[in-house]
Parts: sequence; structure tokens; C-alpha cells
Amino acid sequence: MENEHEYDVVVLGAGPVGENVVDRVRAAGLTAAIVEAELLGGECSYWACMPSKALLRPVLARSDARKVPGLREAVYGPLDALDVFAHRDETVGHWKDDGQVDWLDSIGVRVYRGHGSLAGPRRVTVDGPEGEHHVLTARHAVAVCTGSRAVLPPLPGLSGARPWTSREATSADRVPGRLVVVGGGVVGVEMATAWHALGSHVTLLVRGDGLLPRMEPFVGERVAEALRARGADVLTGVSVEAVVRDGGSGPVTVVLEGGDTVEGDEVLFATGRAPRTESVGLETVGLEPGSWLDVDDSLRVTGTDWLYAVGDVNHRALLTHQGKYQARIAGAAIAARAAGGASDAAPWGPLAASADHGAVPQVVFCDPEAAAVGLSLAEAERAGHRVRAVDVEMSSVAGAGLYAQGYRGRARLVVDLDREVLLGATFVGPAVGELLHAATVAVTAEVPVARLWHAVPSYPTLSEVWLRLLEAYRDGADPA
Ligand SMILES: Cc1cc2nc3c(=O)[nH]c(=O)nc-3n(C[C@H](O)[C@H](O)[C@H](O)COP(=O)(O)OP(=O)(O)OC[C@H]3O[C@@H](n4cnc5c(N)ncnc54)[C@H](O)[C@@H]3O)c2cc1C
Ligand SMILES: NC(=O)c1ccc[n+]([C@@H]2O[C@H](COP(=O)([O-])OP(=O)(O)OC[C@H]3O[C@@H](n4cnc5c(N)ncnc54)[C@H](O)[C@@H]3O)[C@@H](O)[C@H]2O)c1
Repeated sequence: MENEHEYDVVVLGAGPVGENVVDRVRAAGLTAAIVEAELLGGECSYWACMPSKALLRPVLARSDARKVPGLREAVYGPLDALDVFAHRDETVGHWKDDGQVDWLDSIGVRVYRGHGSLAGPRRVTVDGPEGEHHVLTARHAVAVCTGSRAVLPPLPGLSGARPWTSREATSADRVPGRLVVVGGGVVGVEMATAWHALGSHVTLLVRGDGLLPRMEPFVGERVAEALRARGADVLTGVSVEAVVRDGGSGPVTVVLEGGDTVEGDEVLFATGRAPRTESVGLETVGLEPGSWLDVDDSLRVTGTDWLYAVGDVNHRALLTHQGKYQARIAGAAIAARAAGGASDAAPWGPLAASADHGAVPQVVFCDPEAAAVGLSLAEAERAGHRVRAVDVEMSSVAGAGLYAQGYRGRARLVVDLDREVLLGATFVGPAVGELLHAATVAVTAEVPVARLWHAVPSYPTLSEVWLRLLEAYRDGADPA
């Protein structure tokens, strides 16, 4: 059965980003349809942010509690993995999207279930699960918000070895005795942290010389040190050459360059992401299937006046909050252009995702937590800024000792010496995730260091680390 329908805006992919695009264009009075092949809510809700953080929350809470005298004795038992899984399952709505359906219905967005693809300019076809076929025409814009998927490297034996990707690592309901994790990026580190605490013996295999290589080097050092202290094996500078699981069952052997092997019951490949653009009809509009989509600051695909690419798929920042920020901007830009005005995307205006360029915040929910915004020292120097970094040990503030006995953490500001504003800030230590937004405001708003002295942190909180950082900057202390 073929059905033709027309909307102002058609969105491909109902992850957090696609949902926010339709929300914004509907709020501006446009009609909108959204196409989803799996679950409304996307990777983030079911196989990424939400389940991973539900697995990690008891891990981090227990770790903090164990550092509080008088409380630690109460939390010395193992985690109850079945309870953790049950809470994770509840957090992801048992992999059902009824709530999202109701919400989209309530804002008047038509949902099409099925695989969507472009069929030339402003046209989208949808092939539904029951063989239904729809042709959707967009009067103003199509937004591709199809996200990303895990990449598996082309290694001998890997496909037959039933490797975990982020999907299995966030949805498994059995604790493997031994888990080998390949990749020292964010997924590798968070999942190594979670599964180690749930009871697996974890071996983390890292190709480079440290963990979390996109953050300041001291972050990866502290996180690796803590993982090792808790009993995980962290091997750096190792390269995986092959994976063997005889007959697809039993233990899995990971073969390293040089011939050493590591055995596990499961192996997780956390080796990065690829855009989900291989079968969305890009070739029908002169674009390369399978590519990340280049966009301008209003999220419009380069060389088009009707196609937008928002969220992971444009590769600007693979984070839910940053994708949703882009969605708010793309929605506003689509609405403004539909109304015939404001094609202007001036930096830091309502139609430009300017923060994508140097003010992206990220919290990694490992133990200790890691949080950073803006540029690292190396990135700032590479970009040609005249900068100085100031570092302090977080144990120097009273709030740290109260938060956790023996609190161990470090903070860094990267200061632009020509303008005396912050280009970046990084924190590693228990509970630093909640420190990050102050830094994001300082970096985004380019608050002068002289004015930051007047932003007084409450006593005795971890935020007093801001004072120590400003003092270190004033006193000319160099990073240790
Ligand atoms: C393990 C893990 C943990 C993470 N944790 C965090 C975190 O704590 N914080 C954070 O900010 N970010 C986190 N991320 C990143 C975050 O998940 C992504 O940045 C976010 O999901 C991107 O949203 P999106 O809407 O662009 O894409 P997605 O969430 O991938 O959604 C895309 C949607 O499009 C649909 N789709 C794809 N192709 C088609 C098609 N042809 N037709 C119809 N539908 C289609 C998909 O089914 C999917 O529902 C994590 C990622 C992983 C892997
Ligand atoms: N808390 C959060 O904000 C959070 C949590 C999880 C994921 N994410 C997002 O999801 C995205 C994907 O995360 P990810 O960890 O998969 O990707 P990533 O790019 O952060 O890390 C992948 C790592 O795998 C390594 N690698 C690649 N190929 C390899 C190989 N063949 N052998 C060994 N190592 C190899 C890379 O060097 C890299 O360090 C990230 O960009 C991140 O922003 C965010």
C-alpha cells in the first residue's frame, strides 16, 4: 500500500536529537513527521547513556560511601547485580517506547515506523514492518538524525566470536567471569568500571599510551591508576591482531601483536562509532552513502538549502546534550527560514551552534569521575592560542576532605593570556561531574578571570577548587 503525505518538516531518526528537532519546529507552528526504524528515544535511551548510567550509579555511590568514615562499614558487601539490572531495565522502560509515542502524539507529530530514506530533494520514503510504503514530502526541510553505531575493526575471527559492542555491554543481564575490553575511550572506560564493580575480572586493552585520550593526560593517568588499584588489568600500547572463539561458544581468546594472548568469557569492542548513513538515500541527493554529514553552524548540510544533519550523524560532538543543543538551533533555523526571514546564523546567535567549536562539556562517569569543557592545553596550543595552564590538587579544599576521606582529584584551567578568559577546564575526582557546568558557563560566556574572583564558591564545597585555581593563576604557579 502506498501513501503520500506532505509536511513542513520530515525528520529521519527519533533519537534524542530527532525528537528535539520535531519538538522545536512544532512549537514554531510547523507540521512535522518523524520516521523511526527501531525504538523512539534512540540509542541514548535504550543502549547508551541511560542504561550505562543506571549500571554506573550504584558503582559510584558505593565507591563514595566507602570513603566516608562511619558509613563505609555499611557498604562493604558486593553489589547486588540482579537488582542493578532490574533498575537498569526500569530506567530504559524495559526497551519499550510507549511513553515516547504518547508524548509525540501529544505535540501533534505524526510517527512513521520503519526504515526511512531520502528519494531525491525534500522526499523521504518509509518502508514499514508490515510491508507498508509511504512517500513523505517536506515543504521546507528534511533533517537526518540517524545517529551512529559501534564500529568493529576488521580483525580475523572477530565476527564469529560474538563480540559485545556498546549495545550488549549496556543490556547484558549476566555478569561474565572475565571481560576483555578493547578500547580506552569513553565507552571502554565506563563499561570497564561498571562490569568490574559488578564482579567481572576486567582486562582493558588500550592501543595508545593512556585512557581517555581526548582529555588532559592527567585524567587518564588517574583513572587507570584507580582501575588498577581496584584489581582490573589495564594494558596500554597493545594492539589486537585476532580474536578466537572456537565454534562460537566457550571462552574467547584475544591475540595481541607479538603473540601474547588474553582470555575472557566475553570481549567488548569499544573502538569508536560510524555514522548511520549507509542506507538513507544520500546518493539520491548527490552525497556519499556511509559518510559523516558536513554541516554549517545552523546544521544545514553543505551545498543544500533544505537538508539538515543533526546529532551524532554530523560528527561535531557525539554527545546527547550537544546533539539536543544542535536540535534546538536547527529547529529554530528551519522555522526562521520557513517564515522567510533570518537566514543569518551569526556566531552565538539563536541560529548558530557556536558552542560546538570550543565549549563542549563532557562528564565521564568512571571512578574517579572525569569532566571537561572546552580546549585541553594541547588543543589550545595547537589552535595557536597564547595560554597558561594552572593545576591544583583538589585535596587542598576543605570540601574535598568532607566529601570523602583521602579525596584524590585534580583540576586544571587553561587560560587565554591575551584575553584573560578561560578556554578550557578539566576536573578528575569523586563527584566532579556536578562542578562542570560552572566551568561551561565561564568558557561559553568568556567571563574575564578578574570577574571570576567575584564568583564566590560556598564553604565547604568542592567548588572551592575554583578559588585555589584562581590563586594558582594569580601567584604564577606552574602545573606540577
Ligand atoms: C555506551 C554509550 C554511552 C553513552 N553515554 C552518554 C552519556 O552519558 N552522555 C552523553 O551525552 N552521551 C552519551 N553517549 C552518546 C549518545 O548516546 C549519542 O550522542 C546520542 O545517542 C546521539 O543521539 P542521536 O539522536 O544523534 O542518535 P541516536 O541516539 O543514535 O538515534 C538515532 C535514531 O535514528 C534511528 N534511525 C537510524 N537510521 C534510520 C533510518 N534509516 N530510518 C529510520 N530511523 C533510523 C535509529 O534507530 C535511532 O533510534 C553514549 C554513547 C554510548 C555508545
Ligand atoms: N559519558 C559520556 O559522555 C559518554 C559515554 C560513552 C560514550 N560517549 C560518546 O560516545 C562516543 C563513542 O565512544 P567510544 O568509546 O566508542 O569511542 P571513542 O572514540 O571515545 O574511543 C574509541 C577508542 O578506541 C580506540 N580504538 C579504535 N580502534 C581500535 C582498535 N582496532 N584497537 C584498539 N583500540 C582501538 C581509539 O583509539 C579510541 O581511543 C564518544 O565520542 C563519546 O563522546 C559519551
